Amino acid sequence: MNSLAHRRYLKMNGLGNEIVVLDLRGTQLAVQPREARAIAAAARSRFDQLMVIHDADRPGADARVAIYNADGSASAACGNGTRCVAWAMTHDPAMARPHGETLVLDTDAGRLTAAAAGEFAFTVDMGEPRLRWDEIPLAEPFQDTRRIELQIGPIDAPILHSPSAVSMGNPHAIFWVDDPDAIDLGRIGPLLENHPLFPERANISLAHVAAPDRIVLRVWERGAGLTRACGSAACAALVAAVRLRLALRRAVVTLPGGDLEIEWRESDNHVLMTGPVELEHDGVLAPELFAGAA
Ligand SMILES: N[C@@H](CCC[C@H](N)C(=O)O)C(=O)O
Repeated sequence: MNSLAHRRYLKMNGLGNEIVVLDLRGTQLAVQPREARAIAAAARSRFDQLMVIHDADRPGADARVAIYNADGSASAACGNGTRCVAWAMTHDPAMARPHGETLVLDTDAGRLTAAAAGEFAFTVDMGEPRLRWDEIPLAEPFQDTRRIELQIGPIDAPILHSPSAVSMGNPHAIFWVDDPDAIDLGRIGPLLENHPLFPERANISLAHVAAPDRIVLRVWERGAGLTRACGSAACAALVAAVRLRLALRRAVVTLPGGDLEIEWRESDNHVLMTGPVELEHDGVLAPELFAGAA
């Protein structure tokens, strides 16, 4: 039998970004990409991201978190999922453990911290944005990632062009548009996600700066497709807008699923994301899920 069978999970969401939280602390288990795909394919445990909590392996951390997209690929960052993990580690009767007021979580993007901002809301310190072309990464050495050369559509009337590029530990391209709803992101998203300019693929955002303190955003997520919200994309969009002098360092980012408050703090260059979480149900992973996992 698959070693993940019968393990309990939480089905949560962060602004409609569908998240499954699995706690593997106290075991040596790790999730394989095919297992992540099998969990995502089941209606009850459907997810955009699977957040797996492991025992901390570095001093000072409460846990290590591994992140998988619905297609089984790994991501180093997931803002909405990190808030869900923070809720689970502080409120779920089986997952909560005693710890300080601030949770310390190690991810492949580095050390993050999360603190309660209400019973069902958390602020996550998402760390520093990475802005150099080879950190994002891009396939070409752009000196200025505030606007990179990329366009789709006819040369003289492109549908989208000149995105900003930012990494929040994961790669983001942000296209500036008048109306994010006017563009067929479901059709264009997969083409851009897999564009040769992004050697590790990219999360693709359409952003409109409605006011210096409000950005409207839609996101096609790498490895998950159209989602109702993406926390790291909201952080990346605010950083990109500030770099272009379009927004203030603190703004509300409105996604189809709702609002996130984002601040790019001047004092330490860190990006803070505050938003809600919701618990939908808990369940156990049925052994049948993994029968054909390939
Ligand atoms: N939903 C997430 C981002 C998840 C990872 C992304 N799809 C990637 O592969 O980089 C968020 O809230 O940040």
